[in-house]
Amino acid sequence: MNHADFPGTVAPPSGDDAQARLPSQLDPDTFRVLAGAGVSRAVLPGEELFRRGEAAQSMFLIDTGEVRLGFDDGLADKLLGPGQYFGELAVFLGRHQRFARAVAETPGVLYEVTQDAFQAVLEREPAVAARFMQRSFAYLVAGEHQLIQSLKRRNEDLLQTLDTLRQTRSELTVAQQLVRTDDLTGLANRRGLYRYLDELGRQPLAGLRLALLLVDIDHFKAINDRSGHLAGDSALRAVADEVRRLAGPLELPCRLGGDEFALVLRVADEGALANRALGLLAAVRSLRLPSLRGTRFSVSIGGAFCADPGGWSAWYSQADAALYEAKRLGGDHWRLGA
Ligand SMILES: Nc1nc2c(ncn2[C@@H]2O[C@H](COP(=O)(O)OP(=O)(O)OP(=O)(O)O)[C@@H](O)[C@H]2O)c(=O)[nH]1
Repeated sequence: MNHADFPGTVAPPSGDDAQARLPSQLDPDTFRVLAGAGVSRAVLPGEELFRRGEAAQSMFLIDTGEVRLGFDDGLADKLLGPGQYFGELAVFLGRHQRFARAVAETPGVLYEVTQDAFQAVLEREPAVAARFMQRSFAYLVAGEHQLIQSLKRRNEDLLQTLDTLRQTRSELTVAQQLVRTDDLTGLANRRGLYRYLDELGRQPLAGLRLALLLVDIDHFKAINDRSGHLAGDSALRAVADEVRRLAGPLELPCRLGGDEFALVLRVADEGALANRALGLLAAVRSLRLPSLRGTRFSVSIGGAFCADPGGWSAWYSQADAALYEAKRLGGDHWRLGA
């Protein structure tokens, strides 16, 4: 928008703004000369002087009363009073489209000055016309500058809001991850597991079978009692690392709680499942942790194939029964549930 057409129609000038330093009324001399070139017109409240988009042909000086300029593009209305003028681009540029709607707010008297009439002033009183043009152009520059500043500010505000939104979104993602992750090991926790199980149906199995391994550290209480809770934690982390290593891209390693881990796998058959379980038993068996002064420890594993209609609790109890069997054999064993 071009605000020169409506002096002072941008947001109220602030600080040392050039527009703010200009008096909002014309000096009496300029007013008298310009009014003398115009046609006097009495207006009533609500009377429309021009509307937005209309071809402009003249400018207006306000002798008495008030005129409201309304903009549709988010700018506040502007109320102009005696001694002020508006629509002057019409006399500088000739025909152009009005940028605002002008409506009389109160009864009053205006002077309407056409481009021809202004040309006559220019010839008759060049000093007055030049002063008026200078003032109007100063408004133009200051107004546009102010508009650019306020758009810049609005842009910055928008960028800041966007930034905050982005940050909130990433904080939310982090929070969601934290909620689904076990603090000690970084594996998924039960919530993460349930989320994974919810999404399982959407992932094709590509001819593989879904299976569950439940992994439990043997005599873990004794490890805690013998070497301390921190050493127990390091054993949990070491087993978690092995469980994580065993998991493929679409498989879920998780810690269910205490010293119990679960691994949802995709395998071709029973032989493949046995290989994975035996691999994990061997990996844990070969761990030597400084915090346990190099003493060995082991895990037991119960496995189950996840029958389609079963669901988590059915798979779990089948694998848990097999785990119980493996423990009964003295630990460091794996058993597949029937
Ligand atoms: N260090 C440590 N210990 C934990 C944590 N969570 C649970 N525990 C301990 O883990 C132990 C689990 O022991 P149990 O499940 O009873 O059995 P266990 O000693 O492993 O015996 P079996 O499973 O029969 O071989 C308990 O003593 C718990 O206090 C943890 O985050 N860190």
